[in-house]
Amino acid sequence: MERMQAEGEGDHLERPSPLTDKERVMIQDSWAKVYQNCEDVGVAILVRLFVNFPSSKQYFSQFKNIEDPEELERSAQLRKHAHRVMNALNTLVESLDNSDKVASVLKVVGKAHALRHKVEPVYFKILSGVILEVLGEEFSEVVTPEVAAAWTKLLATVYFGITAIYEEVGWTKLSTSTG
Ligand code: HEM
Repeated sequence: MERMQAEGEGDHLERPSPLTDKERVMIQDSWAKVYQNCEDVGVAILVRLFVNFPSSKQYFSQFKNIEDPEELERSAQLRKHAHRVMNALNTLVESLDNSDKVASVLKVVGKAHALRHKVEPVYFKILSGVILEVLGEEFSEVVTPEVAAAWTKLLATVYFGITAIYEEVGWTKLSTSTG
């Protein structure tokens, strides 16, 4: 079975330090390149998530039993979710200097996934890792180690914000913190 907790240990949910101005600029500059290929990149990220972590498909009625990557890639439900993820990321990147806006996006996304879709929060962490991996591979000329570090920080902030919302709405199965 797939391993979901790459680090092995439970989560230590510390709020990452705020992004510096330099980190914000690095994220926004690199995102501009990524977002030009929004659709392809979004689909590549989600296909990789579902191929490498098949249990993450359980929440998607239309492709939970599909294994073939090419068939996954054609799924309308997958493509729609890819679009939504990329759009939300775009809003976050555009709003890095507006913490209220960032908080409100995370609240909407966190609530929908906790209450409506009942997605285990660990999948947000797994998705963050996949995003970093795909950006690093497909945009290696812009995603230097320094840029990757800035993205790591942003995605950790997103994950922290999402788990805070999960706690706020009373999510009890914080599956990563057992043991
Ligand atoms: C940054 C991460 C993510 C963002 C921004 C995001 C965004 C969205 C948005 C905007 C929607 C539609 C809103 C709604 O239903 O109220 C949605 C639906 C959904 N999301 Fe996510 N999502 C993310 C991660 C995930 C993850 C990790 C999973 C599960 C592995 C997931 C599973 C779902 C499911 C099952 C739906 C409903 C799909 C449907 O009805 O066709 N999402 N997501």
